[in-house]
Amino acid sequence: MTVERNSGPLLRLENVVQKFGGLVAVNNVSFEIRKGEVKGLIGPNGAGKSTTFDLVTGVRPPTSGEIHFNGIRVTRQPAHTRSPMGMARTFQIVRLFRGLSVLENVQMGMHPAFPDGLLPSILRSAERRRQEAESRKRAMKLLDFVGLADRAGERIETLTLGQLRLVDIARALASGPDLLMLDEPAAGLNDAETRNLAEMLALLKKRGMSMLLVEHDIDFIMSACDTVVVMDHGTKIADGTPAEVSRNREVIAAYIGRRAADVTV
Ligand SMILES: Nc1ncnc2c1ncn2[C@@H]1O[C@H](COP(=O)(O)OP(=O)(O)OP(=O)(O)O)[C@@H](O)[C@H]1O
Repeated sequence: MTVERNSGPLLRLENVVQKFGGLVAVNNVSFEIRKGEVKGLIGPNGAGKSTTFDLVTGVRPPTSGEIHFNGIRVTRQPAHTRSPMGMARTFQIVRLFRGLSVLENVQMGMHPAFPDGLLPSILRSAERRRQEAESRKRAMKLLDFVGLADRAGERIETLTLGQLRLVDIARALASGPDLLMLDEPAAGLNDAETRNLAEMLALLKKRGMSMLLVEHDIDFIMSACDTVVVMDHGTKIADGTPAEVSRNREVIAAYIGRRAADVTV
């Protein structure tokens, strides 16, 4: 079998629209993420960031427009089909399994088609035991990568919010994604945890991971991302490097306003 490699952008949104009744939450938005690119999505409250993120992750299909991933049209593909295609996401309110260990939670990311159905206790056959050993090994590697290998055996509920976010990233990475989508990864983190997260994302970027980040923390976005899409009232008003968007008058007027001085780079 020949595998055709797609040389185009990894993710492409084309004239995407999302209406809720009479409200146009996302208004004709287009942007791309290239392989290895880290893209931020920012904008003031109600700008349409979460709705756009939901469209990319497949929470709901757009009213109109198209979304392509790896050259495949995914516009109307439901969320659960996207992980096997190479898309993985983290959640702002981390959705990990209470009662399971940190390691088991990471292992859950490896079974996107059966998130509830492959608990270690039912892995009885020799083949399944082999798979389980392999999955533990991979999960340990990922925990090591996010700096939490020493917590592997602990129950997930003993971790801090900052640590949970890292476990959630490890869980998302466990599926071996081409695109990692992070929903407000710095929300609720203290300064040290935010710095730790930023280092982790920088390391992932160095390894070539493509990412989409929705985040309120402007400083975090500006330092973590190669390019940033700025939305306001559902419309994309800028798309460029952090330096470019922070100089953009429309962005300053619409979004940054009085904080313009804070983000001058
Ligand atoms: N399920 C929904 N039904 C109706 N309106 C919605 C729905 N989801 C979002 N909206 C509206 O769409 C607009 C965009 O909301 P969205 O949450 O995408 O913005 P946001 O940029 O993520 O804002 P925030 O920074 O406050 O999270 C808002 O006016 C919001 O009230």
